[in-house]
Amino acid sequence: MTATWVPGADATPYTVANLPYGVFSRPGEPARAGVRIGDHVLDLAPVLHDEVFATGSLNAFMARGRTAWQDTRRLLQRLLSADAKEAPANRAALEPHLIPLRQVRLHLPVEIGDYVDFYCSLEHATNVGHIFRPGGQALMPNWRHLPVGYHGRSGTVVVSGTPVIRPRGQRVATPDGEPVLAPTAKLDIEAELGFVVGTPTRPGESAGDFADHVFGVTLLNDWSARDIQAWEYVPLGPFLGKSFATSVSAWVTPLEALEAARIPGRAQDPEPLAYLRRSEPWGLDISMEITLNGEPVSSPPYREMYWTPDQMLAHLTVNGASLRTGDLYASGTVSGDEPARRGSLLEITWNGAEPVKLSDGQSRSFLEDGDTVTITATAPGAGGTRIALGEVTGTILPGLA
Ligand SMILES: O=C(O)/C=C/C(=O)CC(=O)CC(=O)O
Ligand SMILES: [Ca+2]
Ligand SMILES: [Mg+2]
Repeated sequence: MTATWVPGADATPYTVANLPYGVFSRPGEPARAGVRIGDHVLDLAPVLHDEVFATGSLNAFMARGRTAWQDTRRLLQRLLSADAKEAPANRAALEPHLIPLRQVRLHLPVEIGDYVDFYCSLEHATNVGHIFRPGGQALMPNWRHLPVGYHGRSGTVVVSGTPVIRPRGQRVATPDGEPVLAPTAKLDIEAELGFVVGTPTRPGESAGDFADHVFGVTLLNDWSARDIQAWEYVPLGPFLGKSFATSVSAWVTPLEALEAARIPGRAQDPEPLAYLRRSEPWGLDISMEITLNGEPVSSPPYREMYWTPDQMLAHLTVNGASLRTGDLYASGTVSGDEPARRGSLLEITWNGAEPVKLSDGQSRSFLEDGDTVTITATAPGAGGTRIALGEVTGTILPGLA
């Protein structure tokens, strides 16, 4: 792997093999795009002499398409390399634009267009089916034929670190089955990956190559109020139980940084329709980690997802619906086959029956006010390295009574 001249960076999972994009500002200055290298952010507009990076979101850059993404990444890798013979000159030119992360505020990196959430984990869908529809069929007959999804609320997608206000809504709390309006008593998380669309499509055109359209990956927490969700979701699916907040990481990892993480998707039976058949390996060997108030509670394995992100994109556009730059689609909760690998408290605690024990003697079935949940992830990077995908974190605040 190419070493970098940026102090300390090669000892972090943010080497030149990674280079995620984000949007940052220093106090009193406008928000602009940067790449993370070690514990610094490189201010791109002055370094690349390109105002596309000074617009306050990544959208205009993402709209340029894959060749521009590749060219920019290669150029940045060269400029940051310690091995290039121009390294001393590059260092002198770039160092004034290298800002310690502790001096910056990180913003929502993308102006989100539409937000779609899928349901791609076989284990998650099976668990939720058992919990929400006891005695019924866990997996609906469509599940193995298409990646099930719904349109979420893009206006409430927030950047990591934004507090999450406990939602209230209709929920059934009494044995008589009558609803009340009350704060959720079952506030939960869903550990997911989000895929950010760069290149749009026209109406009536289905998306071609996944890597031509998807710019990169975020970590995503689809906060969920299980009591509101369980009462409202029939028959149209998730609504107010999920629309109050969805958090994403401040860093978008470009697809190219995940080249070494690509694996064949899981075997699919039955074979799906032709438009969903996979021609390239787009399973991703990404290991996720969930902490609750700093304590590890689960390690969801993205590699075990049933539907892959190229299949999600193919399905999203098969009806001719167009894509816009900034559209975000999420994988659905990432759950493995045992409690310590599940991506939601609903599953980890089996709807509260088996609370999580914390080291201070407390336990949790669902989230309490003041709780902080953080999701991180790592993946194989180029040259045998490991790269990190930032973090998505949020603390629960009390809400409307
Ligand atoms: O009704 C159900 O089976 C469950 C629906 C969801 O929880 C939707 C969702 O957010 C999907 C996911 O994250 O996998
Ligand atoms: Ca979800
Ligand atoms: Mg949500």
